[in-house]
Amino acid sequence: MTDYVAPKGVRIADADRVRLGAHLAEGTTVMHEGFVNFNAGTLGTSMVEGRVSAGVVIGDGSDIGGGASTMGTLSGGGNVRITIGERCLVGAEAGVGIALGDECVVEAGLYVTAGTRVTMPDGEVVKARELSGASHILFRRNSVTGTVEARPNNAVWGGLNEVLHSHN
Ligand SMILES: CC(C)(COP(=O)(O)OP(=O)(O)OC[C@H]1O[C@@H](n2cnc3c(N)ncnc32)[C@H](O)[C@@H]1OP(=O)(O)O)[C@@H](O)C(=O)NCCC(=O)NCCSC(=O)CCC(=O)O
Repeated sequence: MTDYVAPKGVRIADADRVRLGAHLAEGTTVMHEGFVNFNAGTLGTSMVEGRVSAGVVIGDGSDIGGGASTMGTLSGGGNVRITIGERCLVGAEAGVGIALGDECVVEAGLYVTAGTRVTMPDGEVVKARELSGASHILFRRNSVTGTVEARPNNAVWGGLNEVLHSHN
């Protein structure tokens, strides 16, 4: 994309990682490991250290951690278009196959697919697609039981690193 347009207020560590047809809002940083496909992008200030697949939209204040995946719909049978809300954190090497609402966290290394069976705080087990778009959820894999859990995300993860965004 950067052969044709240099978006204002955006930092891209490796210009080849952003395809023509991506949309990067002012305040976005795309680090070396980050990637943004066409018809995909960001709506506000955000940190992209993972892959933003075709059709995926990242909300203001969200962080896609190193090596994280947002499941796309170009191949492989995925048919749910992923959106990430505002102030979310998708942890390093994590992945999302459902939409996230606002202020959600996905633990580093956890891939939440639409069919992942998730244990709720009251013990009920639901498929992750039923939580698609919901806000204030922490998804984690219980490291003792192996169960994927949805917990209320009360703690704010700290937000974007202001220093990293001061040069956009
Ligand atoms: C899931 C969270 C958010 C949890 O972190 P928190 O700080 O909220 O909680 P915590 O203090 O670690 O833990 C609170 C309590 O829960 C327990 N606990 C935590 N995780 C647990 C798990 N999976 N299973 C069971 N218990 C768990 C703790 O032991 C602790 O218990 P007690 O209360 O009993 O003590 C974190 O682990 C995480 O995955 N963060 C993602 C960070 C990330 O990936 N950022 C992107 C960086 S991108 C980057 O750096 C690039 C790197 C790269 O390129 O690879």
